[in-house]
Amino acid sequence: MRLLFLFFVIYTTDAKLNVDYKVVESNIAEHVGKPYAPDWKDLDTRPLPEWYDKAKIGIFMHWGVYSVPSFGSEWFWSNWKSGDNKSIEFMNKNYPPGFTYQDFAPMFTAEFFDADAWASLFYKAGAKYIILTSKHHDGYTLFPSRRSFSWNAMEVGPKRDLVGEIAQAVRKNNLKFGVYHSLYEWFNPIYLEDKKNLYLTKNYPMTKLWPDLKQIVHDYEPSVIWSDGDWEAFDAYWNSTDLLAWLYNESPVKDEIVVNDRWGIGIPCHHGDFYNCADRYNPGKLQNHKWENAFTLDSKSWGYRRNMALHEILSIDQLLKEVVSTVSCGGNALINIGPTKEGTIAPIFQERLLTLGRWLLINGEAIYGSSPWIHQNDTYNANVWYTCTKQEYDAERPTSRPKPSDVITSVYAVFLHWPRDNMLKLRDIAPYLHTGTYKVQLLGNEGTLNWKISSGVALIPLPDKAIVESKHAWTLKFTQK
Ligand SMILES: C[C@@H]1O[C@@H](Oc2ccc([N+](=O)[O-])cc2)[C@@H](O)[C@H](O)[C@@H]1O
Repeated sequence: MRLLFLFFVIYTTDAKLNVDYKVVESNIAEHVGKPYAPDWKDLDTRPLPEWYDKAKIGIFMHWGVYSVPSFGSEWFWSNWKSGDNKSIEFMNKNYPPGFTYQDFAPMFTAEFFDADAWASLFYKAGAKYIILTSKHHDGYTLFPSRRSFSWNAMEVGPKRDLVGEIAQAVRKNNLKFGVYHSLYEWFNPIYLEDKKNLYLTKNYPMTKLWPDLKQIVHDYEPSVIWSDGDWEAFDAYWNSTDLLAWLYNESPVKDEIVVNDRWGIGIPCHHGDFYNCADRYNPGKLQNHKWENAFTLDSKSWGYRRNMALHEILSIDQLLKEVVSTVSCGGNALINIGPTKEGTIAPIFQERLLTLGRWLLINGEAIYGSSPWIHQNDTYNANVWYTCTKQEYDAERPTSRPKPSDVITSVYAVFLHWPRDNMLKLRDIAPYLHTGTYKVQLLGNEGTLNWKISSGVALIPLPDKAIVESKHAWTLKFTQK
């Protein structure tokens, strides 16, 4: 009761910055003790586990046998077999006749792989969750699948349980661990037979897919299942809703688990805890469902490419722009790197990630745990993206989810270009500043900044750039005095 009263007082005195758009109230209460039915209508009512929305930044890793040829992309095997000229030429030039994709597996040695060193890099990068390819479309598993004989990392290649080692190291650093998992396998004969039967038989999902995924869930208890490779068949073939109902109702990760939207034809962008929609999806507008922008630092490939060129790698400015615009519109940023077959992470990727991490040390309060504000991209200055923070809801009452009508404590404007005349011009914050009760701060620097309004645009003189702590992008914080 006292809390309610406090809420009321703050709400009435601090309502000016409040968002007022409609959301679907979560019906967590309704589902207490009642299992989810295996249909999308019911599965869609599950509230998003809160850790995921707060995390904002994840790191994605594409690692596997394709890291050996390390040519073209992680689609190398399929490209080669479907007649891609560059791949064929590459094989003819560099490998003896008769050399198969499987012959690459023993060369996936991972001799320099140190899970703790990777996890410490991810921690320093400011990521809060890590997604690893437990199995890509080639079917090779990075864990000892009991159904993938001599086509898993324990038996051929590293001779190690890569999923297990990374899961453990990541958790030691207090980061969440999740797995990417491809539903289909290009060349799995059991899958291909179902496909030939127009998916009227389900031998592959019954004998391979779900037993494998359940093994993963039991052995590693992932916080995310990032499903992929769904597009050749409907969810009715994959049995996606049964698996999800099991995950949500009974699995050892039922409270924590978060899944994406790639569960069959027509499902992406419509169902799932969060939506990936297309890869590198970044709509630039506020979305009404939690979403994630998955993108790669190497703009040409998710897996490692030995011949990548510097200009093909996202610059720090491009990286920050993706992160900031994504979070401003309610998304999470999932940043992909491809480790090498030796188990190293290319220094250029390390440099980008560590620069991001240093940026987040100063500007992180505008990102982690933030919410979208009323405005996203400033209508006067397109290099500016807004976020806000809201008063914490009552954690003692799990049904009191944060709502858009909650009290806003601060608004943040992240700007990606330093104005040449040291004068930042913003339109969308101006009506709020106008009331005269706002304090404006530049994150990383002491003191407050002045401002004035001219023709509806806020003019904020910035300090001399030489004394500014942040680099590459900067954040103004607006709080009521
Ligand atoms: C993360 C990526 O996911 C898939 O690629 C896709 C899947 C879906 C779309 N899509 O919906 O636009 C685009 C690329 C994979 O084929 C690819 O190798 C990588 O793992």
